[in-house]
Amino acid sequence: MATKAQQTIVVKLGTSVLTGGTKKLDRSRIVELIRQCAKQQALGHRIIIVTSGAVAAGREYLNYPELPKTIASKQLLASVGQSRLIQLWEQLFSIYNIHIGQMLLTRADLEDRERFLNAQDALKALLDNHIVPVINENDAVATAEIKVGDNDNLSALVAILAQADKLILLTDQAGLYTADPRTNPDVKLIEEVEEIDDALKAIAGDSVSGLGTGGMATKLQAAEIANRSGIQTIVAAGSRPDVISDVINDIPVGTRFHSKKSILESRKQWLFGAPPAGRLVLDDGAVEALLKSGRSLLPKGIIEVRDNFSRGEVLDITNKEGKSIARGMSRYNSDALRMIAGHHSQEIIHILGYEYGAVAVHRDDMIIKS
Ligand SMILES: Nc1ncnc2c1ncn2[C@@H]1O[C@H](COP(=O)(O)OP(=O)(O)O)[C@@H](O)[C@H]1O
Ligand SMILES: N[C@@H](CCC(=O)OP(=O)(O)O)C(=O)O
Repeated sequence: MATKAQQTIVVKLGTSVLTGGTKKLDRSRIVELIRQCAKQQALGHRIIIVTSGAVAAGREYLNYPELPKTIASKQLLASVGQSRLIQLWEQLFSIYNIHIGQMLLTRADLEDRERFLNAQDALKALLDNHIVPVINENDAVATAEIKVGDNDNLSALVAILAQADKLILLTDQAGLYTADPRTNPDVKLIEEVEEIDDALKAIAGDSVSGLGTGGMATKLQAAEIANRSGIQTIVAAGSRPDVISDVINDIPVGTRFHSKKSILESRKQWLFGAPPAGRLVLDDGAVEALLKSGRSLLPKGIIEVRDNFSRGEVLDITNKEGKSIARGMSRYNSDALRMIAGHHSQEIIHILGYEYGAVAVHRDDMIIKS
């Protein structure tokens, strides 16, 4: 397949990369990775950073010698460290005149459809304005029930949120080996993975450095989640020169986990996988805009809103005669849609007192029935 000219890429940097295996953040490594990101952004790619390192930054700042043992001490270090970490990203990105925007997420933010959409809108707003999102887990508030727990899994969820083309997991190893290279001298790098099966999971061990969380095991989980959504995942060494540009240009690097499904197929499965929560009936103009011009659905073209649903739920979209023509995810809840149906998008703010954008269902969140 030809390399896409403008890609959305999630780059996850593990503590192992950010510290170079030391007790401190390694500024020269971070600035080198930022240089690579800046270069790719200038070429038109959209870069999203998922950064670990808050705990490491807290340890460095407070001169805390021990690895944190209790959840409370980890949260303490993360909360002190996160502000140091984000300051560092801001300072170093400013060398390239690039602004950053911090997003701290938990699992609860990504599992709830409405909060997922809010996070997606924020992410999109940052990217549209050439601001690099710098994301970490909100460790200070994350309890067992709501936390993702490791940034490998978090980065896969962020890749889905961003509808990314690729997820790059940068770590202290060149990729996935046939066994942990720290404890086995005789290992081989696995360059291509077509299927993540139990045999593969058995060779991906935990982190032994004490710095990272989850080791290769969580990187495999991340690849599995991202692959299911049609997103290719690459595990590679953060220290490899020009690693980000090589991944973007499809030059073989580290371990590449191929996705069997295309992004379109996975979206189709999601939209058609469950019964719709409601129905929108459209006028002829809107039907034509969707079917012939490939447009998003504007509230103006909606003549009826059936059932009650929340923002983010999947709806059936029909013509006046009741024939189903598409499925799509609603940007507004049913009450709001009833109020703005038939109105111009500029009126949304006056009618509702707020707005989530001009469209009722975005083209990217819609599949036309064939
Ligand atoms: N099969 C394997 N191939 C490569 N690394 C492995 C494997 N199994 C376990 N690991 C461990 O995973 C570590 C990387 O994960 P981790 O320590 O969590 O780093 P990060 O901070 O980058 O997430 C490696 O240093 C290595 O010890
Ligand atoms: N959120 C934590 C990192 C958790 C984590 O998964 O670490 P890592 O395995 O180094 O990517 C922090 O900022 O310290």
